[in-house]
Amino acid sequence: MTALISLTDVSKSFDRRDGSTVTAVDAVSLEVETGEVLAVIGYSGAGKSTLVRLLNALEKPTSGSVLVAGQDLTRLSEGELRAARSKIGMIFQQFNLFRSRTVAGNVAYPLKVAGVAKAERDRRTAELLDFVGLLDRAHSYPEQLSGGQKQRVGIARALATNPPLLLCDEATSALDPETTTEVLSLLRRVNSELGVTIVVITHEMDAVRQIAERVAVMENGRLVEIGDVYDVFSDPQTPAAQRFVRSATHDRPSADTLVRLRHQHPGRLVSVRITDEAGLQQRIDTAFRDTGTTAELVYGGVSEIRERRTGSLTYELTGPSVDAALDALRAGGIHATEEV
Ligand SMILES: Nc1ncnc2c1ncn2[C@@H]1O[C@H](COP(=O)(O)OP(=O)(O)OP(=O)(O)O)[C@@H](O)[C@H]1O
Repeated sequence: MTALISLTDVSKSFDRRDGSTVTAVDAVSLEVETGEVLAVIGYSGAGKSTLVRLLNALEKPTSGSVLVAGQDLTRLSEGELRAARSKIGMIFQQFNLFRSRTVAGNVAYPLKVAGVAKAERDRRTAELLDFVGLLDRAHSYPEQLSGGQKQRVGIARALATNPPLLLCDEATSALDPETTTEVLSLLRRVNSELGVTIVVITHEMDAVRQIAERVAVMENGRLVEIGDVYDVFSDPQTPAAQRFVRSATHDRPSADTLVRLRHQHPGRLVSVRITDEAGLQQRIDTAFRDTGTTAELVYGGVSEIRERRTGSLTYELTGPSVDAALDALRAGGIHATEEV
């Protein structure tokens, strides 16, 4: 695979009105392979939107280089930039459709700007509307559509000029969970059937889980962790990623929940990481049984990421040899953390 996007040591600072400087993106290096779906996550203010604006050349980096499809966006003239931007599709949280144009008019707009002849425009528009399942709404206006339909129009419009790259900035954040799933499954088709590389900016863990292969975690402008979605979500390495994953997955007790659990359960509280290893539950049970430890399940959650099991179970452990039980778990490669 070759890299469609290559960021090298990219920083972007803004001068604030009070004279201070904020580094919205701080020394980020990142490659996105052709054909992959990468999610960029992080709390509000982490620098995600600025990163996207650097990718479509709406912002120029303070330093570093931004290569998209082999072109260094930082070195292009205004005219060349316009051409480069037409090869990058973009969809937004608020859809950004033209209210005064019909669905077909919205989708055809980028083709019109690109100077495509009317007959070809009509053909391509119909093809795109068919792809997103809205051919029958071609003559409707955006205000007559649901949120999910509007985003499908947004996707059709973003794909009109056949861009190899689609950037999605919080594209499902304004949608309900069911509609989010619909839009994400359409984006998955955009990736798998049309071969479009997708970068998704989101603060929604579920969106990442449903669509991305890799995930990058941003904090304070820095890219603090990047890896396979399963690896990062099931075993985040950095404190920033751990915080984010914990707050989004709810399978480990929060500080408040722990206070309550402790009140109800005087034994030692231990959280065991659940992975998709075969026979895991049996090995956990054996470690408890062999050491005469009583294990009461008091909290937890198990779900799937990319069709692999992941989660955490919190037990109250009592008995004379709880330490031996923990040793036995850990000796078997099972990740067990005492909740303190
Ligand atoms: N044009 C600008 N001028 C000044 N500061 C900016 C500008 N754009 C972004 N910032 C600052 O840069 C930091 C990162 O902002 P950014 O919008 O990229 O974060 P984000 O992760 O996308 O957050 P959100 O999800 O809230 O949009 C913030 O501190 C923000 O205030």
